Amino acid sequence: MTVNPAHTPLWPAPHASGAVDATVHVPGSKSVTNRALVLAALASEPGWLRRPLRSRDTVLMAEALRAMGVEIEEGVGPDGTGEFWRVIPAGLRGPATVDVGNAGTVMRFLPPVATLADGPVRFDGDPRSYERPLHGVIDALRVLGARVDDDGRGSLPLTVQGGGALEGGPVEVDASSSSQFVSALLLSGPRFNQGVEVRHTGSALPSMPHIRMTVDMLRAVGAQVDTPESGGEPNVWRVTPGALLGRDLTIEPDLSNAQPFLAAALVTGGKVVIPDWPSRTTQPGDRLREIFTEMGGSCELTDFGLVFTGSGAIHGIDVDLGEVGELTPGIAAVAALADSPSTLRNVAHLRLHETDRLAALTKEINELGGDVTETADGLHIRPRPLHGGVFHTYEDHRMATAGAVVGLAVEGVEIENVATTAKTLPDFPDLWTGMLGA
Ligand SMILES: O=C(O)C1=C[C@@H](OP(=O)(O)O)[C@@H](O)[C@H](O)C1
Ligand SMILES: C=C(OP(=O)(O)O)C(=O)O
Repeated sequence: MTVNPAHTPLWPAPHASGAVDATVHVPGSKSVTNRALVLAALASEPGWLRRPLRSRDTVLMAEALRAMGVEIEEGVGPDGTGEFWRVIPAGLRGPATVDVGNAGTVMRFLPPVATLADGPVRFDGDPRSYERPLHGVIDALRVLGARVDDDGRGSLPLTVQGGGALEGGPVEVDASSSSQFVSALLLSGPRFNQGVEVRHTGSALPSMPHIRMTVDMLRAVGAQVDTPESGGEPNVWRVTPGALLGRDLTIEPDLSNAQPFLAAALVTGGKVVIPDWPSRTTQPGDRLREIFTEMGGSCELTDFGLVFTGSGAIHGIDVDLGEVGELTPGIAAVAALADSPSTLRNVAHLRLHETDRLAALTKEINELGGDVTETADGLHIRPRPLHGGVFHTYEDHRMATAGAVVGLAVEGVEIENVATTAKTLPDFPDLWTGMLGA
């Protein structure tokens, strides 16, 4: 958790003068877009992504696939259909170089893809990417027949010596530090000679909705996947080898990126409408309907989207966020403004996200006068009157949006490096001021 002086311009977080009342069109889901790109690249025919997220993480994914020989055309569809990416798969090539930035989805989903390239693929990224866990993917690929050259630490930078194919088969992985280890192996699994059988062996597996998203999206392109939920063994996922279909997929809005806007309705006692909120989804952000209702709001899911209304009251919450860890910063921000304490549990793995999110949230809220303590697996937040000051973001998009939520209720909050929101939501400052009618 270091502050990069190159990224310290301060953005005065707008203070809400009254209840917000806005409709916010939230761009596409990062997690869906990056899975869709990988699956389209591995398919045996071209596919389309409509309304993809265009942000640092997804552009890095697209660039990496292009570096391995996949053609990705970008354009704008007929009225109302928005931008599209057309993905034309090709035999995967090496040598290639991939910049993962600090995108968990790129650093974990692509090494298995690179085993199918016909030469070496070098992976590197931001300094923080060297600290994020990757050993589960590296060790598993070696067991499945790949050659991966790293510095022995089980992390980036590394080179996958693509051999044009991978044997695949059964493998054990401790994915307790990131569900993305499991998703990564499953996504490329249909293209391995024997498919893949992933057995999670560690303590609790976080972010299960993201694994369900992987399974759903694999099935939607024709893969056969057996899961614990479909009658298989607990903690075992099996993907049968086979060709993948090209799809025409419209990407859902990113419900985790909808979080700060919903929080704005909660914090100001206002109303925010998010068009196109899906009626059925694997995105963890869907849990916000329940969590933010318990914290004082109410919501209605209509054919148009989600209508979320704050009551003026903000209540604390005691909640297990293990399945939906990426929602923690936004919930912590609201909890710091609540009328009673909160306990956020089962998110120890957030210490290895974009930054150590538990330490960062504790430090930044406390520096504004808050009373947050880190527990072994989460945060305990006792609301206190807050004051203005600089909210550091540690190159973490969700720290920046969390700081903006606090700033709605507390005058004089300045967000350091709000541009870091470009990881998943480049339009954030404009969407935010637009919501406030500025
Ligand atoms: O697969 C995905 O798209 C994601 C899985 C989760 O990762 P972890 O299981 O590492 O928390 C989540 O936090 C991340 O934002 C996106
Ligand atoms: C943890 C996150 O991202 P990543 O995909 O880089 O793991 C996140 O977006 O909150």
